Amino acid sequence: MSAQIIDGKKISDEIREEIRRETAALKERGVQPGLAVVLVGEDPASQVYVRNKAKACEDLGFYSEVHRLPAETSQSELLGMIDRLNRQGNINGILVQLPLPKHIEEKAVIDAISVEKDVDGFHPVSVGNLMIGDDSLLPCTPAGVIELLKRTGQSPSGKHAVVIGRSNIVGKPVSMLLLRENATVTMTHSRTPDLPKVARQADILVVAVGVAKLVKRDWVKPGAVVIDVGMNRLPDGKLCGDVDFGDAAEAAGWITPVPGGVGPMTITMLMSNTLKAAKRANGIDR
Ligand SMILES: Nc1nc2c(c(=O)[nH]1)N[C@@H](CN(C=O)c1ccc(C(=O)N[C@@H](CCC(=O)O)C(=O)O)cc1)CN2
Repeated sequence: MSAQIIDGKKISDEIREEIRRETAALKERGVQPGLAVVLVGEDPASQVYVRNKAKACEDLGFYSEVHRLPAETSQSELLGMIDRLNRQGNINGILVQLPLPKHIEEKAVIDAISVEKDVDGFHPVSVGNLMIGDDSLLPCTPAGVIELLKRTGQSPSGKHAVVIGRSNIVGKPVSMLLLRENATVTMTHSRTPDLPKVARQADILVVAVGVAKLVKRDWVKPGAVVIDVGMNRLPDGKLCGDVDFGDAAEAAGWITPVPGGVGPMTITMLMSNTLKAAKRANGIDR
């Protein structure tokens, strides 16, 4: 293997230390960031993520509330809870853990969260702000990808970035963020002809398609930065990304592992957004 590994856990720990320090200073001014996390149902992976979010809040000195609702909760009950949290003064960020049970319309729930408290960056106004370059709360995983690049000294500016995948949660927003960082961006998807050939043109290759080990060594330009946003559970229970790590690392200059790459950044960027929302709510600039 020739590639250098981008250690998402280490970078995430560094950012958390910065947030911890800033939170302590904020508390001396009487401001404590507050996050509400809402979980509907008993999805085992979601339960772990929600627990980790509450732990991160405790560790950084945030106030937090976790609302665990039964799977049968109706959409109007959930919207009622969001309405209460929107009006709650000690809550700066509201996160509804996804996926939601099938009988609840995800869009209606996201739309109901007040934009100022939209720490997931999924609200249509936050998405619009991202498009026009306004300073809104950014979606956590895409923001984490940009932080990983910057903090490893791999600035996107002037580079050709190829994004594989066009989801609303990762592919589209990460493309906009790379563009904002002055990369030339190519967005690709399942109907792109000769995907390996397009991927091979990338200085920065971001993969978020949900297909285990799709990207092989011959998809990667020698020396390129490969960012794997995929998280796939194999039949043996192990996690793997959308990139065949061992193979692609033979060609890449830098590469993120799964686990331990982009994943740890998601919750850290959520904490960063909550801190930012708390400062804004209290008229404190970053
Ligand atoms: N409202 C939201 N729901 C969901 C989001 C989100 O950003 N907002 N993202 C995912 C789940 N998620 C956070 O909620 C999340 C996923 C993965 C990780 C992570 O740290 N992954 C580790 C591996 C963890 C493991 O071993 O299972 C890694 O990749 O190293 C954190 C958060 C869907 N829902």
